[in-house]
Amino acid sequence: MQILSGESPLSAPAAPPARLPVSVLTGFLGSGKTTLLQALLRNPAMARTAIVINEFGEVGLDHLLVAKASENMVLMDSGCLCCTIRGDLVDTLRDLFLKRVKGEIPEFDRVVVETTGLADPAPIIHTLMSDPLLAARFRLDGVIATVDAAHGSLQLDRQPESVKQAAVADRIVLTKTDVATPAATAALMQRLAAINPAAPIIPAAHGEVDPNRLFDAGLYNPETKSPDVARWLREEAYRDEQAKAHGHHDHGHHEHDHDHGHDHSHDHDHEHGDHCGPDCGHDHHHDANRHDDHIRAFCMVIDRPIPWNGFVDFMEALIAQAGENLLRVKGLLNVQESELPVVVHGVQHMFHPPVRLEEWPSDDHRTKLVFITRDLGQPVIEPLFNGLVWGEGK
Ligand SMILES: Nc1nc2c(ncn2[C@@H]2O[C@H](COP(=O)(O)OP(=O)(O)OP(=O)(O)O)[C@@H](O)[C@H]2O)c(=O)[nH]1
Repeated sequence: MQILSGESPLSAPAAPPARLPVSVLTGFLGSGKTTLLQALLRNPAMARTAIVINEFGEVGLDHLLVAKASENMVLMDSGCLCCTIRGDLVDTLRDLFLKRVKGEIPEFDRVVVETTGLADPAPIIHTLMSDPLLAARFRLDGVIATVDAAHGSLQLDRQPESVKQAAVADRIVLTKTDVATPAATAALMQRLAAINPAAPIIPAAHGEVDPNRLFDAGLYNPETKSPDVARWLREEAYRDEQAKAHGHHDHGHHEHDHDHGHDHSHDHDHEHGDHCGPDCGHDHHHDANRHDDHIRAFCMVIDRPIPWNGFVDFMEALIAQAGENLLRVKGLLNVQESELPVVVHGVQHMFHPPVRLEEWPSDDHRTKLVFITRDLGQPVIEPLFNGLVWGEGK
């Protein structure tokens, strides 16, 4: 983990919020990304937005629609954005930035990158985080995923990409609610909340959504220009979802890092269809191959300040062992070396540089780490944390 190691949170300045926000718009094939984008671009609040799309798939249609809506559009001219042309994304964003500086295109203060329906959003996030020039000029604002209210359930059943898109999202737009039954919409919302407890789920018909509900999903509140950790981390959503999965019994076991041996989070490493315990939290009335059963979303709360180097060791070990399955990690850390809190944020193998905040967001000074993972539960992660951070079990 090249980014976290060697960086002490004591020397890391708070990241300036001045960089241009980039939102990644993802969602399964035909789930309504273009329709959403079209509707958004009709909104005057979106006038200063550059759109990056690619020509993969429904080429002419996407091109035509976006070209009509935005002058400062850059069309990617080859292949799939995520897998084969990340370099193009770097070039495209650099080019956009340069043209903006030179006055060759209208000023813009936001970028939306639309992915193809089968795309994995993680490589795009990586591109934004890892290219030094891009990282200096752009920042990830958030991932917006469209999920089709009418067909989303089937897609989640059958398409692991659609589960991953929903799992890594900061905002989920439930599209086509005009054609889905209220019962199907409600069931899908429940299912999405279990996959990704912290992402607000916004129902929409024909892409009509208030842009304020989709953008500015990052750490910085654009109005106050200061970090808004509670809004960004939403750790309480994970705990609510965990409580729900346990039949509303709050054992308090996620509150204490010392509470091992008391495992209620039930890491289902078995194939689905194996015998679960009576209180396993699984919904047993579903298709046997649901991909979302591989997704875990949980929060660890740690009472005492943690040694920064121990935390780095832990994250490095976790990434080395299972980085691909760490879909999203966010944390507010109380580290021994600093009175001030440190924010960390990672997607799979990549971590943002840690950010030291100038003050605690509330009186609660406990460390909070939220995880969205695939086939990697709290019973695996917690002992690794305790071993590498506290030296337990050595
Ligand atoms: N009734 C209804 N139809 C919708 C809605 N959103 C999208 N559609 C229709 O669904 C189809 C696919 O929508 P698109 O916006 O092209 O979806 P997309 O995700 O961009 O599709 P790809 O780029 O092919 O992955 C189109 O025929 C849209 O008109 C909606 O809210 N309600």
